[in-house]
Parts: sequence; structure tokens; C-alpha cells
Amino acid sequence: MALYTKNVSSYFTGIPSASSWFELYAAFSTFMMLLRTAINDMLPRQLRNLITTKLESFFAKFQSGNQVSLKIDRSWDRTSGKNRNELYHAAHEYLPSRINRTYKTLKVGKLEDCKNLVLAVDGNHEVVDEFEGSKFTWMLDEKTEKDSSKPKYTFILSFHEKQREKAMERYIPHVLRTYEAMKAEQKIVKIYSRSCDYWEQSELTHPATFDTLALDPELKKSIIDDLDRFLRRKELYKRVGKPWKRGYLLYGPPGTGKSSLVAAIANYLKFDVYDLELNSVFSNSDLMRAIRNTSNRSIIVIEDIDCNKEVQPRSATEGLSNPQDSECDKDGFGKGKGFTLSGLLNYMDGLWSSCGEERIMVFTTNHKERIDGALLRPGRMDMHINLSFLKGKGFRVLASNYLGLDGHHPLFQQIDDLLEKTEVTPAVVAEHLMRYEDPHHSLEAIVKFLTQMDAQNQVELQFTSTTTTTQST
Ligand SMILES: Nc1ncnc2c1ncn2[C@@H]1O[C@H](COP(=O)(O)OP(=O)(O)OP(=O)(O)O)[C@@H](O)[C@H]1O
Repeated sequence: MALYTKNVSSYFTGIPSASSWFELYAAFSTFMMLLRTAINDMLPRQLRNLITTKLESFFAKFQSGNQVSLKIDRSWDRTSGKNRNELYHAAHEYLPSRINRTYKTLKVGKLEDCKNLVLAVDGNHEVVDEFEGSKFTWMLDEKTEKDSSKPKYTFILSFHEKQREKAMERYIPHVLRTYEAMKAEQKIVKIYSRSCDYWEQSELTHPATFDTLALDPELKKSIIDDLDRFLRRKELYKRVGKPWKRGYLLYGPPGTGKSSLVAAIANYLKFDVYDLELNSVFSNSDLMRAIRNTSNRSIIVIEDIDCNKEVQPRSATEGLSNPQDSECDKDGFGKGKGFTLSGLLNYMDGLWSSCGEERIMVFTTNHKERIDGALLRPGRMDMHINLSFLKGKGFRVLASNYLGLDGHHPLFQQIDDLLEKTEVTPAVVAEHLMRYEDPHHSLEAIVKFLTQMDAQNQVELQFTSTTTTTQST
């Protein structure tokens, strides 16, 4: 025991004092600072980066056994009909914004219909993203399967298994949130059109806004108010058990601004636009898949709905359907035997409530009277917006847009009077306003054009009344 006590005390007497430790620490810190400065001064940055990368990949080899890999396919499940994988699209947009020194090759392009350069992750190279002190490695994998000519894209997300919880609960939600924020911040409004079974996206470049639309100011205000109210009412829709969606019917002659209004709504709400051509839909299940694969906060546009025989008044198409079609109509969606009005109605009524929120559905037509009454009722088309011929107040907007005339002009009154007497679309007047650079010349040309139209109308009117009188005598 005595021996043990002696040994222990001699052991403690060998330990340096606290001040010695501090001296040692200070010397070590100074040495490290000098070393770091020397390395920074003597080695070029590229060489330093190379050394760091090599060291990282060297140590990574020893950790690969603990790596977890997640596969993020572009399509989730083709058979279920809900195949758009939001996480894939989020990664696609998010990763180019995280390019750092570990990223060596990058796809850069300038698309015809996009304003900015587009960046994309190149297959074969990793992108390492740091989040809360942990590394998450992404890789884009491209495979072409035997029975398909189209390549299949998959993102592989790898991380240390210790980070599993962080990845699932914080990192992936962070990627999705960042993607949503980027979309809102960068104001990238997309337009999607269908190609085969996919929605192909491009940037919506249509510059129309509510400011540039030549519309009656009261109508314009009522549309904006309706949109704002719709956005505010999430809770109300939930409380009353209605799907959070709104349907608009835009009707009026060609060239009165139906497509421009869709673009103005999209630019105002920052909602993506899905341009659904019913002629490319071959069955109810096809229609269901197309609508289900649209994202939240979007506008689904079905243009020229009267041109699709399927949505004309049912009396007009009664003779066309075959027994198989009516069989598949019972549930609204058949087994691919033809697309029907009831398929569309069913979808609008209830089914889409279970998949997605904040949807706006816009139908456009030049002939409202040709549309089946069932489609027109509130709940399906909540607001009917008549886009008509140009009148004085609308003309002021065009004069401001095209000629920069914001105040008064002596010819305005004459133009207003002529517009009251003629039926001319904003598209035609806009076309005339483009012809001259001088505003006064432009307005004179408009006066001349409208006067001619008015005179022609008078002649036609006279001719019609003469013919009617002759017939009756
Ligand atoms: N109300 C409007 N305000 C401003 N510009 C308009 C308006 N209407 C038409 N225009 C001009 O005319 C062009 C064509 O208009 P737009 O395509 O929006 O009409 P539309 O009603 O959708 O026509 P269609 O029925 O043939 O598809 C627009 O690009 C725009 O320049």
C-alpha cells in the first residue's frame, strides 16, 4: 500500500503545471498560424484545393461501407398515374445553385425560349452539398433501358448513415423548401405542354400583366379581387369541405386577350401554367393522369374548349358515343376507351381534391353558347369573364403601352366615339399602333382606320335594311 501511494504521488509530481500547459498551447497555436500562413503564401489556391479534395476522397474510401444511398427517380410510379416526383425536380433546380469547388463539369445552355443561361447537373460527376456541417453527395444517373429509347434519369443522394435522420427530416425538406423559395424569388413562371405522357416545361416568356391588359378597369379590378380572395381563403375552403380550386371561363372573339389574360394571371400569382390540349388526350384515364401530374399553385388551361367535340353540349354528341363509352362513363374514368365530358366533370368536381391545392382551371372559348351547360355551372366555372371589343378605357391602356401616351391627347375623344360605333379587337388596334413610331401619326392612322370601318358598317347596314325592305314588299 505504501509502495502504491509513493508511486501515485511520484506520478503526479511528473505532471507539468497549468502554466506550462498554457505555454505549450501558445507555442503550438503560433506554430499552426505560421504554418497556415506559409501554406497560404507558398501554395497556389488550386494546389491547396487539390490536396483537400484528395484527402477528402482518401478518407471517404474508408467510410463507404457506412454510406446510405437514396434513389430519386424522375417518375415516381407510372402505374399509379401520379408519377411526377417533386423531389427530383427540386434537386434539378436546387443543385446548380449549390455548385462549389468539388463540382468540375457542368452543363450550360441557352434555350431558345429562356431568358437566362440554364445550368444543369452533368451525369458522372458528384455535387457535394454541405448542410448543418454534414456532407450530402448528389449524382445524376442516366440509363437507357432496353425497351425504351428515352433515357431514364435518377438522382442518387448519398450520405453517412449517421446522417440518416438529418437527411430525411431536415435536409430533404430543406431542398424542397429552397426550391419553392427559388421559384417564388426568381419569379420563374413555367409553362408546361404535354409531350407523350410527360409535361415538358419551358419558361413563360409572355410579358402580359394586368397593367398591360386593355380591359375595362372595373372588370380588371373584379378579376384581381377574385384571385386575391381565392388565395386568402385556404381555411374557408377546408372548413366547408371544398377543394381549393377556382374555375374561370374566358370567352370572347379571337384577339380580345384571352391568352394574354391567362399570362397576366400567371405572372400576377406566380403560378405555373399547364397548357392542356384536349386533342392530345385520348381517354379519361389519360386526362386523369395529365391533371394529377400538375403541381400545386398552378393554372391548368384548356383553350378553345368549344372546338373539342367531347365538351360540346351533350345533345350534339349523343349519337357519337358507343356502348363501351357509356359503360366507362359510370365512374367518369374508363379503361382507356375514350375521353368524355363526364370524365372531365368528375375530375373537376371531386377527384382532384385529393391531389393538390391552389389550382386554377381556365377554359377559353370563342363561342360560349356551344359549351355544355353542365360545365358552365358555378363550382366548375366560377367566374365567366367576357373579353370583348375594344372601348375607350381599354384603348387608353394600349396608347400608354405602345405609344407612351399617359396623359390626354386631342384625338382621344374622336377615337373613343369611333370605338363606340365599331367592333374592333384589341389585337387589331395593337397591330396598327405598331406601325408608326410617332404617337401622333399613330393616332391619326387609328382614326383613319376606324372611320373607314365605321363607313363600311354604315354601307353594310344600309344594304341589309334595303334587302329586308325589298323582301317584305
Ligand atoms: N385585351 C388586350 N390587352 C392588350 N393586348 C391585347 C389584348 N387583346 C389582344 N391583345 C394583343 O393581341 C395579341 C393576341 O391576343 P390574344 O392571343 O391574347 O387573344 P385571344 O383572345 O387569346 O385570341 P384567340 O382566341 O385567337 O386565341 C396579344 O399578343 C396582344 O398583343
